[in-house]
Amino acid sequence: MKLEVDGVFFEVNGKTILSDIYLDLKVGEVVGLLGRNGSGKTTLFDLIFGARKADDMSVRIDGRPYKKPFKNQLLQYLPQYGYLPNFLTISSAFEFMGITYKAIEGLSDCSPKTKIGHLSFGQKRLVEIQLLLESKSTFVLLDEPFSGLSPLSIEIISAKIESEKDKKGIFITDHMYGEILSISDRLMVMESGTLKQIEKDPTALEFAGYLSST
Ligand SMILES: Nc1ncnc2c1ncn2[C@@H]1O[C@H](COP(=O)(O)OP(=O)(O)OP(=O)(O)O)[C@@H](O)[C@H]1O
Repeated sequence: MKLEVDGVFFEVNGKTILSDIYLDLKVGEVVGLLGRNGSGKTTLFDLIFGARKADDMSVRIDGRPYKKPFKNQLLQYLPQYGYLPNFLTISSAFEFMGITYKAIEGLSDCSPKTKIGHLSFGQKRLVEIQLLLESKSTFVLLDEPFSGLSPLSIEIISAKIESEKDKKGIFITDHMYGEILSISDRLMVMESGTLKQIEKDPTALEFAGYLSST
């Protein structure tokens, strides 16, 4: 299956934030997105998911247009600031997502009855990411999944992405660019409000203005 996004146009108070964007994402691949602070990565994720409304945009899956692909369990989104309500327990969060409970990796000292609101930021993130990767959704958007995670938790999540990607298409952004380079099959950079595909190496990132040249 293939998700395609194009014709994106989004402005705020007369200032163009995103324009001329084309993205395709196939099941079986991880596409990494890098870009400077404020370049528009979160805005693009919000628009694709439907959390914010674009001035213009087309989202298609296998050529069929979708206004709200999350409604058909085709698309899930990890927003930067999380999505699980604090009153849920870990086990009821599985129910909330329509999946059978199983232990969360990296969360050894919590029971299924522990409330989401009683977890640390990183622990909550571990639950939220693993739930999305276990979900039936074909496409997953991950906004800064590694932010706030310890090195061991980053290893757990990277391994999980690797093991789930044959069933999903994953679009991921994070400023831990070393991780993004190693888990992505393709790399995009957001620059001047548009997306460009670039080579997966630091020189290309310097050239794109994301890394400073040494
Ligand atoms: N509602 C809004 N009002 C004003 N400006 C906005 C609004 N939403 C987004 N912007 C602007 O859009 C630009 C893109 O923001 P966005 O959060 O998408 O960037 P980002 O690439 O995700 O940044 P970061 O890496 O820091 O998370 C920023 O310049 C931001 O100020």
